[in-house]
Amino acid sequence: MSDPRYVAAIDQGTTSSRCIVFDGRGGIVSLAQREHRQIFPRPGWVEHDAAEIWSTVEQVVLEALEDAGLAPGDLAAVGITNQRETTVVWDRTTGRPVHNAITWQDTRTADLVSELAGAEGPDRFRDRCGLPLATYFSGPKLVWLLREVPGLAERAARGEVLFGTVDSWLIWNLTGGVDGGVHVTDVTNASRTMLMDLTKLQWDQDTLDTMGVPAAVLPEIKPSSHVYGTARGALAGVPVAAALGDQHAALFGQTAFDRGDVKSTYGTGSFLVLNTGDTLVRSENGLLTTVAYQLDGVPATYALEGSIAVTGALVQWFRDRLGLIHSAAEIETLANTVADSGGCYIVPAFSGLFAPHWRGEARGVITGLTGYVGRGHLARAALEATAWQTREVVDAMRADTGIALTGLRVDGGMTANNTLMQLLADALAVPVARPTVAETTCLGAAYAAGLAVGYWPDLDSLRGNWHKAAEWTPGLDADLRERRFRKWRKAVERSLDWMDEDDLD
Ligand SMILES: Nc1ncnc2c1ncn2[C@@H]1O[C@H](COP(=O)(O)OP(=O)(O)O)[C@@H](O)[C@H]1O
Ligand SMILES: O=P(O)(O)OC[C@H](O)CO
Repeated sequence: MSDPRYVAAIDQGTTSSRCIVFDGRGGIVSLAQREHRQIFPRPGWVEHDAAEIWSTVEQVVLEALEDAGLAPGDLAAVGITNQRETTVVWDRTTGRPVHNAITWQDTRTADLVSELAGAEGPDRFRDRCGLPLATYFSGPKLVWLLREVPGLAERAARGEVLFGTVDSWLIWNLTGGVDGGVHVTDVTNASRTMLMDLTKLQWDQDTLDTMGVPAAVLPEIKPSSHVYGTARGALAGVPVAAALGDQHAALFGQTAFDRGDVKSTYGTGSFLVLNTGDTLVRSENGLLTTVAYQLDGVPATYALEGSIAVTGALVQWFRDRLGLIHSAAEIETLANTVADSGGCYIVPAFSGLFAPHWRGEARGVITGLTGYVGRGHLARAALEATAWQTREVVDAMRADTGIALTGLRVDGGMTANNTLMQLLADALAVPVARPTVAETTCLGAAYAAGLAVGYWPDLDSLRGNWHKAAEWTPGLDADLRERRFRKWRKAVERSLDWMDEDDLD
């Protein structure tokens, strides 16, 4: 048989699962995608069915291979990338999840994180794990399950159930499930649990003890580019050779390998990640310290991240909850019926506010309403919300590192929206560039998998694959930009302190 000619990546995102097959130059050979359900059992709760997620992954893998007329033997490796923090606990004997997955957007752990913060406050664990206490992270979600699902804590202590973020769940299933599945995670996903020591890259026993998490449920932490095992089923025989959280994979796919490189991904939420090399930068301005990636056998590369909870999700809300548009793309047409937002600002604090505020009690507001404001203004305000939230994070990055942005590499589903890209360039006052392969998340996972098996020799062999497809240059008058940004910050003030004792029920 000839050498395998391709590498595959599976991207299990918040709204859909994708499988993409790439060639040696990072070009897309085939792509399959399937959406899965968003389950909203109560205000602030957002769940996924992990079994449905696995089933969509199995389907897209088959479809991607079939579309390209490929067999598993044509693949040198498969890499996994995933929505992060979303928490799955499953029975190791039956392979069935014990509860719906609690997603990263879910706010049910609000009281729990306050309890854990105690007198020391939300930065109690930050020195160890790089993160503030917030509903976002997976460790407290696991603690919630251990406390709330009857009998689970006892079963966990006996080692009968397994915890994992979506990478672990997929790798376990891909490598055989109940029949010898490998229970691992990678350093990037582990760095979002609050349970890992960022320096040692191992579970932190003190934190486990404080939170009441038995080590028996945890996966083994491995590098991001590493052969974890061999796939069974549709990918039989293919090395499972990478796992990275999707934002880390996007950084990798953008070939942002050097200290100071930055990318921003626009999907359900938006995530700006700055490569800080081998330096752990401790943020004083509301950013997260995280692992960028770790190649096999070498020390980790670190990053600073500004996580924004709601950007594309606001567009979905316009479509699915308000019915103001029929497709996500239609928000651009609607926004372009007007020249500006008519003084209206939308702060989409559906899950509280993430970076740089970390205010779990905030809730969404629409401000500046007058009788003049119509659907077009609301659509424009929704897109501007993404631009202004990015601006807040960029300002925080400059305050933390002294690095002033000179340009921004973007990717993700929302970057199809040219109006948004222009608003972004205007809000940041720097050029915004989109690469030819906008599927950088999958591409990054494919790169990491290919590197692990020697399909690509080194990072330098990947840099030449990045090509600019489009660029937007800033055009907004500086005074107008700053006036609008001040107004945005005033709108943010209006969203704070919303949840209080009157919401107890
Ligand atoms: N043309 C568009 N304009 C604005 N938002 C869009 C557009 N196309 C997709 N989106 C938004 O982008 C998100 C999907 O992007 P994707 O990168 O697939 O997200 P995820 O990885 O979070 O599932 C959805 O929230 C959707 O509302
Ligand atoms: O699946 P996405 O693209 O919405 O990304 C989700 C993030 O990983 C959450 O931290």
